[in-house]
Amino acid sequence: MEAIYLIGFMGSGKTTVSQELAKKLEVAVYDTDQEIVKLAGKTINEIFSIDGEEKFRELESKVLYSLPLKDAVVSTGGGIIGSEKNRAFLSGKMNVVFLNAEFSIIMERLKDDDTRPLLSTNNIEAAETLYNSRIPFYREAAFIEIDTSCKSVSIIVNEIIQRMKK
Ligand SMILES: Nc1ncnc2c1ncn2[C@@H]1O[C@H](COP(=O)(O)OP(=O)(O)O)[C@@H](O)[C@H]1O
Ligand SMILES: O=C(O)C1=C[C@@H](OP(=O)(O)O)[C@@H](O)[C@H](O)C1
Repeated sequence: MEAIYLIGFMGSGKTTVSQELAKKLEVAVYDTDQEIVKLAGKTINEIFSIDGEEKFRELESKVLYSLPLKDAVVSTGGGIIGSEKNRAFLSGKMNVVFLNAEFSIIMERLKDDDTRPLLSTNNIEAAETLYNSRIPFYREAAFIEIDTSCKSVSIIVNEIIQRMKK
């Protein structure tokens, strides 16, 4: 099976859905953020604050291209579509799924989360601008788009499986 890539904004459910989807498909699951942490030996927050976002993006692309192309579900960081090279890598693939959730629902899901340096919940306007600026890029790279706003993880997993069969 070609690897399945989950893309979408922070809090759209990529990590959560990837784990259940991989279990159902009986394949491996990878999370680019977790692979970056392993590679760098630092947390995402530490990479951003010590090395800067540019270094983070270099590590992100390196990890993306290093992961298996088959029999895997890959949960990607929300900014992975920011680089043209990453978009080109993903756009050529059939199994790229854009998990889209309404901005207000994302902010509710992440209201107590401090692991995302780019999402300062005390600057909602900046976060929404970033969200809106990225939607076209997610759509450019994705083969399937699924709204995760008001659905359970299992419903989303089943919808991905059904949509990929078509
Ligand atoms: N379908 C869903 N419905 C409700 N909450 C969800 C759903 N998917 C994810 N969440 C919750 O939203 C938060 C962010 O989910 P996560 O999988 O980390 O998103 P991402 O990897 O896209 O940043 C977590 O607290 C998670 O439990
Ligand atoms: O949107 C982004 O630029 C980022 C999203 C994060 O991943 P999640 O989408 O899993 O939160 C993580 O890669 C980093 O904080 C940058």
